[in-house]
Amino acid sequence: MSTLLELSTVQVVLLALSLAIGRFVYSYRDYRALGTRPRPDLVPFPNKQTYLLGDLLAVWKDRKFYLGRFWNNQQRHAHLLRDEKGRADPSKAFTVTLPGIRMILINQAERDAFDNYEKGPLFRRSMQQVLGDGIFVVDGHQWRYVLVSMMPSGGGGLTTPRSLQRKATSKIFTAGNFKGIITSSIQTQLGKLLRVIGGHADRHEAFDLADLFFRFTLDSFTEMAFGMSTGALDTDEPVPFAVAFDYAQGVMDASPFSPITERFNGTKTKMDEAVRILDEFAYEIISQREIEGRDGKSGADTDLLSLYMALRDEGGEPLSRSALRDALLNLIIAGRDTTAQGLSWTMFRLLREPQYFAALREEATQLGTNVEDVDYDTWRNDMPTATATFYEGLRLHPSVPKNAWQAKGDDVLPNGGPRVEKGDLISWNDWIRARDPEIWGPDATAFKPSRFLGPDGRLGRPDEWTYHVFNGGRRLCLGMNLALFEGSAVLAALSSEFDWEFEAGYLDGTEMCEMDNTPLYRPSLTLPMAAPLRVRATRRTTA
Ligand code: HEM
Repeated sequence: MSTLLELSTVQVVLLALSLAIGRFVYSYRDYRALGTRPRPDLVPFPNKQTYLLGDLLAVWKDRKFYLGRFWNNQQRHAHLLRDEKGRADPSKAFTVTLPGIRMILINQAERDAFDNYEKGPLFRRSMQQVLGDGIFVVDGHQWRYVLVSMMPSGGGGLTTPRSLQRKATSKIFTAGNFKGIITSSIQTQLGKLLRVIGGHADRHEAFDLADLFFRFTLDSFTEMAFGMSTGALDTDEPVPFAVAFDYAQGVMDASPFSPITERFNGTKTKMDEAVRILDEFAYEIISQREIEGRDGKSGADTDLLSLYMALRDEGGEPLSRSALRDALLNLIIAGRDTTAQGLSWTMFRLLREPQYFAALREEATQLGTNVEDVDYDTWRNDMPTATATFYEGLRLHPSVPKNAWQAKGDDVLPNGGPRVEKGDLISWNDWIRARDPEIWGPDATAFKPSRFLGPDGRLGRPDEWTYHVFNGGRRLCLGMNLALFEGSAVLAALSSEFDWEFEAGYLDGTEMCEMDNTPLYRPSLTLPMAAPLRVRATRRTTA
């Protein structure tokens, strides 16, 4: 005591500071990232953690292989999640920390626990510049409002979000719209796609099928949304709208790093420019439509924009220009890449196992209609093989391979855990779940469309939590049927019109995912192939 009294003020301050630093340093001895709380009940993901940075550097280093490596690590270290008798312990889960963020990796999405989870401020912050207040980004009341506003009836009489979403799905993507706007856009653009591929076939030249699929879905979605395609299929040149979209998506996916990196690498300027191009495209069409509307020229129900423009809120007001822009860009971003990528992966699988083309061709010949003219009813009733094939491509290569939602409050996930604290992100990975034999059986990693067909050849799909490619529950994908219709129509048409092979040297020259022997994906919110899908098509002489 007397020694302490003899210390000068400076010495006391220094001592206090050293103790505080010591305490701080000691408190992060578990190598979690700065700004996260200790969680000894969770198992650090078998990564190399860095002091105060947690998993940041490891995640950055592995970003090219994030799906495969996660899968491999999870498999190799699954014993860490079991109890001493070797039984799975549901209260345990792997966890990853990045500065300010704790992620808990779960094997099952938000079933039964939806109300406590939302996209959250983190997701919103990184997406809002592009997606505005669109349905993809917002939560709670705003999400319900967006859903209600998407419903021509205004959602009257509906009380629970579950029923709102069902109702919204059935209103925006009505059978009437499927038979009108949606079918005609898909048929027009499918006809163009077949002509472009036919041109390559006639010139005996190889081409990038993945790029063509991006152009095709961009044109079909912009035509559906705005009544005007970007003309991407009419040229081999990059389309500014598509380039801007791709760029924005890449930046949004890297969002945990962007606050740091954008200061140094010019990302912010490029992102601002990308958003400017997207805005310009949307607002020009909206302005044009407003003028036409005033002149009495705009016909209702000719595209999704006209449907949105006809909506009125409770006060009788139409959607604002920015709400219109957000609604349509959200639909395009939700539907364009997801569908195109699903088609690329499915075609890759078919090209590698061409025996599956036979059943697709047989089904197409039974349709009794030109494959370009497949309509919604034909798809629903007569195309189980094409649909099962698309299901299977999407199962193994889900277009939204990983996802994360933020906890609004403390929680314990269903069936005994793990425990979640307010602000934690729960993160699941459908790419990994597709390869899990406990979910899909011993042949989980095999491409096998027949797993979705019953003995009578009828289509059957497990519940939305097992087949989770389109999410589930209240935030089930709104465009699921649209995507399945479009994808199945394309697979049927491409199979029946052409014979397919990889360009010579493609398989040997393409970097493959080390765990899966399929082409490497590019880090993104969705699942683009990292390299072009180089193929050759030959016109089929027999149907
Ligand atoms: C193969 C194609 C598709 C796949 C795999 C897919 C998958 C998904 C997934 C996983 C979600 C949940 C995303 C999240 O939690 O953030 C979602 C949401 C959504 N999807 Fe799709 N999607 C596809 C195509 C489409 C299409 C064609 C459209 C419409 C044009 C569409 C519209 C939406 C919308 C509006 C949401 C947000 C729903 C909400 O938050 O309430 N999707 N989709």
